[in-house]
Amino acid sequence: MSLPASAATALGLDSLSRLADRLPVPSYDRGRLRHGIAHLGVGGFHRAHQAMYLDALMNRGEALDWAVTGVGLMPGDVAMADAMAAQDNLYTVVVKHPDGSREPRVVGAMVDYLFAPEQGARVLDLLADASTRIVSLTVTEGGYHVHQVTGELDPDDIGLQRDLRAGPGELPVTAFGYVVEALARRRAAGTAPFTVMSCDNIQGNGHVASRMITAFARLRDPDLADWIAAEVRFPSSMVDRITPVTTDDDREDLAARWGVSDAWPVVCEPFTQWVLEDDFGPLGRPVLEDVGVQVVPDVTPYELMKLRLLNAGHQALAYLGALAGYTYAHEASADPLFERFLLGYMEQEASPTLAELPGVDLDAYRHQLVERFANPEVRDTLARLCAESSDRIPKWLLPVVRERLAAGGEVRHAALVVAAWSRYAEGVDEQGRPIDVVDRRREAVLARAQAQAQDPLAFLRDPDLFGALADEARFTEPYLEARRLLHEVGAQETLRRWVGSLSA
Ligand SMILES: NC(=O)c1ccc[n+]([C@@H]2O[C@H](COP(=O)([O-])OP(=O)(O)OC[C@H]3O[C@@H](n4cnc5c(N)ncnc54)[C@H](O)[C@@H]3O)[C@@H](O)[C@H]2O)c1
Ligand SMILES: O=P(O)(O)OC[C@@H](O)[C@@H](O)[C@H](O)[C@H](O)CO
Repeated sequence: MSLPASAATALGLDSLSRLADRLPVPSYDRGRLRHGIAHLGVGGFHRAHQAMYLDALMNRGEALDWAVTGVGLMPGDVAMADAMAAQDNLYTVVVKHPDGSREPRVVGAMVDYLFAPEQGARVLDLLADASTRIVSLTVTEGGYHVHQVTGELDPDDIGLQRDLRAGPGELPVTAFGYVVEALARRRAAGTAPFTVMSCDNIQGNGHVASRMITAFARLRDPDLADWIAAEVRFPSSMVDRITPVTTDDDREDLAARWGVSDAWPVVCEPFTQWVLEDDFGPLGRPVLEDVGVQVVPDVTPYELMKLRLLNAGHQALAYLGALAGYTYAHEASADPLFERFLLGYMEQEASPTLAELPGVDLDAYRHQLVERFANPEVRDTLARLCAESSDRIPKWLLPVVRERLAAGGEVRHAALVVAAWSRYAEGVDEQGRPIDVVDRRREAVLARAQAQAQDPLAFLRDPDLFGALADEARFTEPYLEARRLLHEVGAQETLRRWVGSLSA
């Protein structure tokens, strides 16, 4: 079937039975769903991952009282609010297989969506209500307000300062502001606390959420902080599914192939994994293991494996790939030079820092990652992977560098990755075209990248990002060599020489 987009059926409760002839739709009665989870930061990933697992449970007749209410905190989330309101919070997930086949499915696990900048009072009422048993988060790395150097709560964070100064009746602006105010109300009312479940790509995401939220609460009220520390559970999790930004092509493809008009479908790769720490509060959790979630006592080794291989691996592709003129992750991954470099980083530098995991074949995992990155259908952009590097490189790649240096190991791959970031941050590509550097520390990053013309180590001399790495000759030597080559011969040739010298 191929339809013009205008002939497609608008997604919504009224059209579900008609759409059922074309693609799987929820088999459960959505009228029976009951709110149980408030999710803050409903982007592509939550909808392709956590909500998809819950939908799978609901399709088995389970977890009907664990439906999600989405919450958008940022002004830009108004677009998601509008899209979800127009289609009864239903949306389509399209799994894209590397052979070009696609598996669409309508997901119905979200029952409501609240846009906090306009509906903040309702958000607080909901979070404070006993029906909210889990508050889950995908608010990006930046949403945890961690100071890059101290690793503690950033006391100068503007949003947090604003929430601390909020007068009676004023609504919070940050996720932490909402969570802590809601917990304060629950404590005052004698309502058991919800569990806070972080699903962001942060090492020890539950522990980080716990430390930061408790520290923020302490600035407000030390007794409340003590209560949170004692009563609230913060399970950590390793979450994995490559979910690119939805494009108009994705919307049109859905309309043309399946006749579904969806304002905001989500597309993703077939692979999905969720390893979750079994550390929930008195209000319980859905039986996620029934749909393939690995519920374990300690997720640390799984998280390290994923963040240091997959996410740092993405960084190894991103800047070099963008400088070499590629647009998509799969284009760079399909280039044999990039593949060798990626595998080299994973095998020689990241993997020696990882613990053995029973039942996990690291070599197979690495090769599977290369295959996943090379899926040509997913069309994940290098621009998505190049964004917010200040949050990503220090959290995923630099821990590998530090551990390798401490163990007397080589860090030449990682040095080239950081050199490529510093070259990318100069803001002009190899053809002289401007690069749009997306980073919440953009001004500082650009300034240091440009200062390298005078001081070749200027980029590394940002202690907030790199600590004392500029004083570590075993890192700076390959870094400077990589920078010189990137300028003299460009990314592709640098990579060719690097890969050659590494295997020589
Ligand atoms: N996309 C993926 O492949 C993927 C895979 C695994 C994990 N994740 C995790 O999920 C996060 C979100 O990814 P996504 O693809 O859904 O992104 P997205 O851009 O589609 O959505 C991000 C959501 O987070 C909100 N947000 C951003 N900064 C915030 C802040 N400071 N406070 C509160 N809300 C904030 C946005 O408003 C939006 O609702 C990632 O940062 C990562 O930690 C993503
Ligand atoms: O989403 P971020 O910013 O944490 O990281 C960018 C990508 O590396 C990431 O989204 C991966 O695609 C994802 O972690 C795969 O599970």
